[in-house]
Amino acid sequence: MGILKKEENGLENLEKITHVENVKLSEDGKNVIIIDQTKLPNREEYLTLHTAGDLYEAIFELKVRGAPAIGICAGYGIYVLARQIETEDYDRFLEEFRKYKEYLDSSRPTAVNLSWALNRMENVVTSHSDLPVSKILKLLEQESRMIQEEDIRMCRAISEFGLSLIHDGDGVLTHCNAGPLATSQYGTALGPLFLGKERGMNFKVFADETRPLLQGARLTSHELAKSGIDVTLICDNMASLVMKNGWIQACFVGCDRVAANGDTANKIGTSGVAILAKHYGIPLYVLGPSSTIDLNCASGEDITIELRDADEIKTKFYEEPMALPEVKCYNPAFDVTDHTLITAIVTEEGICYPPFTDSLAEVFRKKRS
Ligand SMILES: CSC[C@H]1O[C@H](OP(=O)(O)O)[C@H](O)[C@@H]1O
Repeated sequence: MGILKKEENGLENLEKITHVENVKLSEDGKNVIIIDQTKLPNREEYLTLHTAGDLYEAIFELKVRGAPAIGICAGYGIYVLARQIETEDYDRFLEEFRKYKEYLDSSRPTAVNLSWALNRMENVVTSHSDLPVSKILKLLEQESRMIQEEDIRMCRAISEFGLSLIHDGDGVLTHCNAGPLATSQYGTALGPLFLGKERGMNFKVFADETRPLLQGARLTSHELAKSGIDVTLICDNMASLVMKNGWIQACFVGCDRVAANGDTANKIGTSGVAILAKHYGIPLYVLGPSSTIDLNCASGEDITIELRDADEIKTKFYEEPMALPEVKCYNPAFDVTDHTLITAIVTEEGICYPPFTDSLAEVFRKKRS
């Protein structure tokens, strides 16, 4: 993120935010380097990930997070691990590669980009069984870089389409974080806001803090404020009132897995935002790349929801526990927003309107053409 000028907001910092290097391959190709997002906004610390354990822990503990960023990290990560497999025997190489893949894939179940990226990297190996391992490694490096480069292009296109849905001066409500830190550049749900700012447009953003891990408070308000975008941080339970007050003209949210019928898994609380938006007659837009659409999931019923530790609710951000040790907790990291509550799904191929079964399938037809 570079050195952000504390006293200045606005365009001086905009590019440092929209083009943050949150996930990258080290110069020598032996490590993945990430910004530790659990330390933001107070400290900007970088982590060097080399082992399978480093990568698993970084994803599981949300040091790198956001569906596309997880996919990019997994792509670079499996390449870094593949370089550590000491054999020229193809079958042995594939066997070890698959062990690493299975391990990384087990770190978080909901964001489809993780398995999507790992499957894509495995395809490179299985479709080149005739090549020496050294050549396969070069192809793996190329593929891992393509995953990131494609995401940059997808987020930029999503930002353009998303910007067409809002007007200068609009109030926009966001939930969790789907900015550059969660992706590559610009982001998805936040991308249109940064792109609009570059063009001199101004929005009034209301960012849900997003309990329990506070991605909205820690990350979204940071990215927006440092870019000079008007952002008001609210507790999640304030979303209804700001909508009732008429301060919101659109809700922009990200996604972790979009089913074929448009049901969308996103950060816990998104379905509540969608129900409120429907009640107040406010459009709710899901913004995400085609790499987050899973046509193998017929509906939200098919999406696995990650359950996380009780400490994230009871102790993580408090000096003392906020509930007794014996008190049970339920901590789903995501929920599924029914497609009937979604106005449109914004992808890099265009804005998908209901019936989503048709419009989402069209996204992939366009990509193939
Ligand atoms: C651009 S994808 C962002 C998406 O991922 C977040 O989940 P997490 O912070 O647990 O990785 C959240 O659902 C965002 O909408």
